[in-house]
Amino acid sequence: MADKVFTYSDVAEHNTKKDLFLVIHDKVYDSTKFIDEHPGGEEVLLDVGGQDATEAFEDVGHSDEARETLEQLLVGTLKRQPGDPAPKAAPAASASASTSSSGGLGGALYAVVLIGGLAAFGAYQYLQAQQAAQEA
Ligand code: HEM
Repeated sequence: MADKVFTYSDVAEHNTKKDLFLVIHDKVYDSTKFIDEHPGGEEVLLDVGGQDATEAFEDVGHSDEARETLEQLLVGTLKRQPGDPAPKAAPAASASASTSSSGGLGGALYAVVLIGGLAAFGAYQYLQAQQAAQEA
């Protein structure tokens, strides 16, 4: 059972509360029995029912225990076909893209704060100098 091969359209048919498949890292999980037990609620599972839930699952940072539960739900593997949605969260590409973009944003924010601080310091120095000149 666990080595059955599903296409994306096979999986897409299982998108209801009574029959719910999820794709995570190109493995197919029958989450129907688990839906009522999910600590994160049924809504989030239904949202990604019959679809690739890799990104949603990984974004939450599920525990090892959650991953073990997942193994018990395994029913097969996904066979991607031309035209299927691309794998979500392809580890190398998206991970490096997101780190570099957040790194870039962090760097820009840092620069703005630094330049703002320098400008404020410069203005303060200028005012002090002017005040000193007036007093003299
Ligand atoms: C069949 C796949 C899934 C399994 C077996 C699973 C299992 C679990 C488990 C055991 C927890 C408790 C915390 C932990 O151990 O990490 C949890 C929490 C959670 N899960 Fe999932 N999960 C699955 C899919 C998803 C998906 C697709 C989402 C989509 C967003 C999701 C969202 C959450 C959230 C938000 C929590 C946190 C709940 C809280 O702490 O209040 N889960 N899940």
